[in-house]
Amino acid sequence: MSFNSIAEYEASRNALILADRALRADHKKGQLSELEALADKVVRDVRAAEAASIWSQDHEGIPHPFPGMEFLTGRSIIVQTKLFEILGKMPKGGLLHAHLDATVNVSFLLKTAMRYPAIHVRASTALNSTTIGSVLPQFLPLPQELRTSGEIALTDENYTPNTWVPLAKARETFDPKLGGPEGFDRWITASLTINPTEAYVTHNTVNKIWEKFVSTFVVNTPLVRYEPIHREYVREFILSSIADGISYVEPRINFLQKDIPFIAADAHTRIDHREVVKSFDEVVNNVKEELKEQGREDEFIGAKIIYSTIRSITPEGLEWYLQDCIALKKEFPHLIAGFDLVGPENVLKPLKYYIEPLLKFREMQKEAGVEIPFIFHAAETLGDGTEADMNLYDAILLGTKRIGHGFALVKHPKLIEICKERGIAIEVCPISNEILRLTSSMHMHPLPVLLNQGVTVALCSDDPSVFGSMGLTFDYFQVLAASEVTGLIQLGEMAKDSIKFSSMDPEEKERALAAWQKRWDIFLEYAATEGQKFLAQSQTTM
Ligand SMILES: O=c1[nH]cnc2c1ncn2[C@@H]1O[C@H](CO)[C@@H](O)[C@H]1O
Repeated sequence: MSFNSIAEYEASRNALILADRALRADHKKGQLSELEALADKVVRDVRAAEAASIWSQDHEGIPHPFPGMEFLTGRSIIVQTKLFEILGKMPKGGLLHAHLDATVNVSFLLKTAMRYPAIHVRASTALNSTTIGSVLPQFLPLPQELRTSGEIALTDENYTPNTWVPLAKARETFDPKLGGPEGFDRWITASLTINPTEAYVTHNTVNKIWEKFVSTFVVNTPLVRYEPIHREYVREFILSSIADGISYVEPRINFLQKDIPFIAADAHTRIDHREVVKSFDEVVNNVKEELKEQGREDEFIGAKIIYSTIRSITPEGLEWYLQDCIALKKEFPHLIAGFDLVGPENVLKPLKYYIEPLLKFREMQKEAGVEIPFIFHAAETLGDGTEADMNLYDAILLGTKRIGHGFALVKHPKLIEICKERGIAIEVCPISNEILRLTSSMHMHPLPVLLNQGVTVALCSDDPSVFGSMGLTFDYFQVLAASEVTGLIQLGEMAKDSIKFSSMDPEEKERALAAWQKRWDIFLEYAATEGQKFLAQSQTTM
């Protein structure tokens, strides 16, 4: 290639950039309206201004911050930014990948649990400054006859290991030397969340951090599976999602009747899956009604459930769950959206292990006259050719409707092609992937590769209660933070795709999209005005 002048070179350069950018989803959208263009530009300017201000200073305990850095370290800076405030108001469409039992912040769960006298807590040894860092709380709802008065505190040296103490009492009597009731809260919170030292120092590999991650579920399960708490939990999940601009949720519920059942208010009777789904339905309908009374029905279109169980069961065991899923679909056709297998892919069984029952599932559905798509987790891994990576082939052959994570998908050109052809959207969970050590920062996350290759992406939060990333604002923030090119318009396209690729039926989708568009236009006005105000102020203070 030769150029006769700098001007000619510049022209070719601009043309090449345009041709490349034209393949991105936000450019494919076509000509932007005046308002879209303005809001997009203002948000870019806010991002640039904050990259040069708040992100370029050292913060206490965070010596070298940068936008898109490790979430758990950068979080305290993120929440101070204007960009975060603006994104908080963005209408986000649907949340298509979240494990229900990890969606509500820990303080809500603890406060709620405190109101139920059945809930008790114990520890394997008396807590003191040496043991508190490694001993986990164990919760259990106890039936009336087994409840204790809890005279001896968990922190008393005379505490008999593994003796149950009523939750409220355990908090009240927690040794002031360990922080008293607030110290108790910190102990519980630490057991239900991942902290920066764990993620980035002591547990800094995928398999190690998963050990800590799984332990948070072991701790919270007896609370979340206690029916009265579960009901409040589901309601809070929906309300807090709505407050974050999410108008539809499609959580995965981990159904494990055989091993870890739900327990009724009497803390004794087991509750079957049917009751769990029924109660979910009631909560959803109550929220809908309340919003309607307030004239806010456009803010929440509804919720569905992806039936999940864990990839550690046997193929024979799986058949029971497949039958169970079909029975639930027959009774609650509007609620059961799909079927999935969850748990750490690197260590548990691959999809291939279950191929017999999974292939049979189609026939079983036909007989029952229902349709339940697979919506599989696949390739949440750094592997290339490992079982977890190979799950992609099975997920696609089995006709998965979307792919959960698909972190390794970018290594598979043929599979990318298929996902594009068949409209298989990828549920990408950037903060989850970073904390669970698949990437060290947003800059190394494959999300832009997928987006720019034309693969449909729905941005998701996965397990926000464990990560401290409630809602979707944090995830959208991290996406914007790590690019000079990706802007508001791209985020809007992802939000719309989260509606289009959801399991809502066509009329619901239409309603959701129309409601989203209305709110989006209002949001653009807000983003432009608010951003401009901020930029003008930062100019005068500089
Ligand atoms: O990112 C994930 N990938 C796979 N499984 C997960 C992920 N997050 C949570 N779980 C699994 O879901 C169950 C709780 O509902 C837990 O078993 C947990 O291992």
